[in-house]
Amino acid sequence: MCVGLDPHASLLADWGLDDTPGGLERFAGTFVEALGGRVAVAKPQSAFFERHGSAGIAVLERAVADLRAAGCLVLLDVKRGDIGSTSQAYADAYLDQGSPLAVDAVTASPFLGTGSLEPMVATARRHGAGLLVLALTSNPEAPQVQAARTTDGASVAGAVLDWLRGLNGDETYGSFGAVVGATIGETAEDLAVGGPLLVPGVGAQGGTAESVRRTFGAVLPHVLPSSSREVLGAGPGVAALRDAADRATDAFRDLLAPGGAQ
Ligand SMILES: O=C(O)c1cc(=O)[nH]c(=O)n1[C@@H]1O[C@H](COP(=O)(O)O)[C@@H](O)[C@H]1O
Repeated sequence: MCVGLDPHASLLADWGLDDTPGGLERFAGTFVEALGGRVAVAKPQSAFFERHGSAGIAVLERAVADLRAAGCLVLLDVKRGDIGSTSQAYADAYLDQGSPLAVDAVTASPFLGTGSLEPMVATARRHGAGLLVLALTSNPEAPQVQAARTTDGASVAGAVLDWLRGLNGDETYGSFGAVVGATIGETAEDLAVGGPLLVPGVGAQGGTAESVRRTFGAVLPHVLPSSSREVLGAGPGVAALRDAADRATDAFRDLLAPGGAQ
């Protein structure tokens, strides 16, 4: 299970915290205490830290370091993507393990062309990091772009999935995964990319273990379900957060266990 660290202003208020860097720090600290080392992957959403300016980024830096020290893989949700030379700077910022904001993996946007992400791929390979690339996102507007056809007739999403398959080569669990929403319903796209499938949209956006089973079928062993508000809404108590994360994990345990796909 991946649990998102998404400190919405409304959640800060629900937890009795101010919408300030100080409130953010308390929120992140409670998340680390409750879930650090307890969930496989933690996914901080950068936007909720950026909205507090440099003080918010400092809180993010500390949370990332604390989560990694506690034994979680940290997937930073930044959805970056730009022309190649700028992609290299994003790679330096997040995937170079000497950077102050180094993480295990980031989300990346391929919509400037998959080739524009090559510097991020090369840096990830050099540092043993990973990329989770948007393919079929959970938002209702997504098909406008992702279902559009490329000049060779494939869908945009299909072209992204093909590119990822090529990057992973013969690996069963390669470092280059796709982001596919828990809410997309059935798809004709081939989701077997030889890497992880980050599946956000569980809980608050309506995705369930059953919807995930229907969408992913044979590739269920590659699914990493992700939930943010559904778990965070149980806070601020540490025990209640742990219970909520355990419940979310349990909902997927049978489905994703070896043989559970049948
Ligand atoms: O890349 C993502 O994580 C992502 C992709 C996507 O297709 N849909 C999606 O909701 N997300 C992120 O996943 C989180 C979902 O949060 P909840 O709806 O609260 O579980 C947010 O941080 C979104 O930015």
